[in-house]
Amino acid sequence: MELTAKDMEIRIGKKDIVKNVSILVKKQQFVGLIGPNGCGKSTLLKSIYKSLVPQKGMVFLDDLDVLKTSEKKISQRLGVVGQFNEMNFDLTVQQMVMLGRTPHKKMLESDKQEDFEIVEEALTTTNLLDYKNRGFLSLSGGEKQRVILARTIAQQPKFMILDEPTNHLDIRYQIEILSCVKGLNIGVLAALHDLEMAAHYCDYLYAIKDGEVYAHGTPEEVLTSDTIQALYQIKCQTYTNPVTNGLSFAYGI
Ligand SMILES: Nc1ncnc2c1ncn2[C@@H]1O[C@H](COP(=O)(O)OP(=O)(O)OP(=O)(O)O)[C@@H](O)[C@H]1O
Repeated sequence: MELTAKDMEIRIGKKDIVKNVSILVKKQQFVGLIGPNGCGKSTLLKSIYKSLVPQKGMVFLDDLDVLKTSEKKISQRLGVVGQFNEMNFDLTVQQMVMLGRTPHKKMLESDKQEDFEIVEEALTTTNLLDYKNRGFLSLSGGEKQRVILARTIAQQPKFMILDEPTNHLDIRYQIEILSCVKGLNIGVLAALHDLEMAAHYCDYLYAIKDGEVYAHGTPEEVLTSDTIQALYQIKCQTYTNPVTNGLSFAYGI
């Protein structure tokens, strides 16, 4: 699915948080949102996945007008991995991941064999099979993050939005999660802080500064020393990592 967010404007109180931002994610593209803390990435994502109503703007998933469509219909297509995933009641990991099947069920419909198979597969993909019967609340931050991803995978979305999905994760799981999301071969829009990960996994990037698109293009086009310096107010030199051959960065204040 293709995602188009056009002319998005979000004001909270008297502050303009997102100013006239347009984003396009083509079919099966992995698009990253980068930018400093507080620049408006989460706010923009929330307005795209309907957790926040924008003052202005349109959001389409292919021909579907997201802002005018019911939650249920949207969640049959769109999966979201948000930044904070705390909850107060304890479900097992399997029950949590089963919640991903809810948008595909009628009211009070029970779990079918197919649902259990899909959940099992999502647990396998996220390396969580051994945690199946553990209480969600007993898990570490990184394990919880993986459960939320498994729940989103079980939802079988055609498009995924992730807000800093690798928060809490050690390097191995950062790589595993991003590889796993990339391997789904669906359109993805993800806010990412790690620029090397963004360079490696993203097909296209939008750099946000003060609520506006400061630059957009391929990682090579966007992740230049000048842009990174302007975005984060730091010194930065880019280089090709001799081991990975990927884009790398040396930072300083
Ligand atoms: N409910 C709110 N009330 C007041 N200000 C808010 C609210 N939500 C967000 N903001 C402000 O909007 C700005 C953008 O926040 P947002 O969370 O979108 O940034 P971000 O780019 O995702 O940052 P981070 O990288 O730290 O997650 C911040 O200055 C934040 O304090």
